Amino acid sequence: MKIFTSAQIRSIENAVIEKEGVTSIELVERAASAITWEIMSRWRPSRPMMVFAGPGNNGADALAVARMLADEGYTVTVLLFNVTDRGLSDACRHYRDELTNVPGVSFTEITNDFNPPVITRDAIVIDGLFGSGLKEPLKGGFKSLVDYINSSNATIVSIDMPSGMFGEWNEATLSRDVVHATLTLAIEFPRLSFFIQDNAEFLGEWKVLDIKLASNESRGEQSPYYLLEKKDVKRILRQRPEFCSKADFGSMLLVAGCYGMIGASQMAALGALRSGIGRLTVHGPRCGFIPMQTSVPEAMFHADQHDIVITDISPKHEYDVVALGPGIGTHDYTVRAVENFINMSTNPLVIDADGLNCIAQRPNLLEHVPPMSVITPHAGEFDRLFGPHTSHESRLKTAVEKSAYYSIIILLKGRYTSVVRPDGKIYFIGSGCQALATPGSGDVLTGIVGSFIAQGYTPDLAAAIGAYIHGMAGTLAAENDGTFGVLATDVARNISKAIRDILN
Ligand SMILES: NC(=O)C1=CN([C@@H]2O[C@H](COP(=O)(O)OP(=O)(O)OC[C@H]3O[C@@H](n4cnc5c(N)ncnc54)[C@H](O)[C@@H]3O)[C@@H](O)[C@H]2O)[C@H](O)CC1
Ligand SMILES: [K+]
Repeated sequence: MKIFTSAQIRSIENAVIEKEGVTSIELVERAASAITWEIMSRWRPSRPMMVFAGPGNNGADALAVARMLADEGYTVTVLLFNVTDRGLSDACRHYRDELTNVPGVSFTEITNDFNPPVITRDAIVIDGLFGSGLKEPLKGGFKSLVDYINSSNATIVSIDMPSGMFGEWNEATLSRDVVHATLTLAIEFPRLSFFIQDNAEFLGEWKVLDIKLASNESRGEQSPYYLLEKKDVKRILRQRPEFCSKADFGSMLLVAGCYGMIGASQMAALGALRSGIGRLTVHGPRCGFIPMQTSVPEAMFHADQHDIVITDISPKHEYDVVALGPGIGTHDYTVRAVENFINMSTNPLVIDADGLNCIAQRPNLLEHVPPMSVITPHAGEFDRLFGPHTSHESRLKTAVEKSAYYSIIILLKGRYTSVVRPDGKIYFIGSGCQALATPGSGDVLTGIVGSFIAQGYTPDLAAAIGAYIHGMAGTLAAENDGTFGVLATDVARNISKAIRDILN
């Protein structure tokens, strides 16, 4: 699903109004019905509804919702803030005029000062102050109003977006003058800001409501941001042909493990094997030989000359891909081996975990990472490589910049994993759940991404579908075991099931 900016959404909306002859009132009516339906499915008419409406079409949505809820027997208090010089939008004025005579609605239009009403704990606050038309961070009376709403203990439902939040970048709003919603009901499209962890506290639970706005209008519109869904992965994944052999599914060298972290080699190897790699060789220190050959007998093992750390990475054969990093540690010998190996590599690599920590000790080394390699940092590894960040938003912006500068793919792990391409495109992946926050989970992902590159997928798609399948495998594991205590090996075990579900 494409993720559009607020400006693009406005132009899609205008195109629908012009080309399809739909009026803006009709669009508000559609949005309000979907919102009302969602509210009615969650809360009974005994809950008092308190509607805060702004001067634009977000306010119009809120006023229309107020009327619909009153029709359904809810008790509704409405406060319309008509305090700016620009007055009300046409739709907002239309719904204001309509509301003044509706039984069951207590309506007040504020044009000047006002005494804030008591918001009781059982109230449902409907936040329709501002949506995609917000121009600058809130200040003055609106800022105080938002603070007042946030200080109540009521349930807060934000229409389209929490008021005060922007659809894209919110660094300037980190002062938090934004409604903290319990539930955000987005109209037709999710926004970029929904996928950035800093904003989770504003959004609460969020849901996109389909108002059949724009299937035609949005199809042609380009966007650098994309939410990867199951149907996309199904389209990208190739079924295995009936006549096939392991030679058709690529070869991978996994450089992983050191004394005390051979488990990382096991997790990554399982990730690669469960996602269909044709041939897997693991290179690790000699101490890994027995554990690897007994716990993952499907993989070959190539022993380093050193007993406990990797000191030399010189592949003895051609591999379709080399994945490097899980559990290798950052011993001087290993840092030097990683440096030598990267300097002589020309094909895309997958680099994770301690592979990245080794690079962080030789910052110039990033210049020599082959183009289209995939690096898979979590926030800590990312900051070790590129410097400290104080927000997830700034980290994502740096990822876009560094991906372009080094011509590499950056898979930044999180609730919504972001796969950033050098051309600025970002795939967001939300298939995972809390169960994936477990040791070894990232190693499994490295194995999956490497395996898909070896199987012939381009590195950007291998990273994107790899992250999706990894997330889904974690979610499937959690269906059996809950979100506490799923093991990375459980995630690996569910990879084949996730792929089967996607292909069916
Ligand atoms: N996407 C759709 O197809 C539909 C969206 N709908 C709803 O419409 C709003 C967007 O409406 P719009 O009128 O463009 O903007 P807002 O209501 O968010 O606000 C505009 C209003 O506010 C003033 N303003 C802007 N910033 C500030 C500020 N910092 N302080 C004070 N005042 C400010 C501005 O000048 C305008 O007067 C969208 O979110 C949906 O809720 C419809 O439902 C139709 C379909
Ligand atoms: K809102």
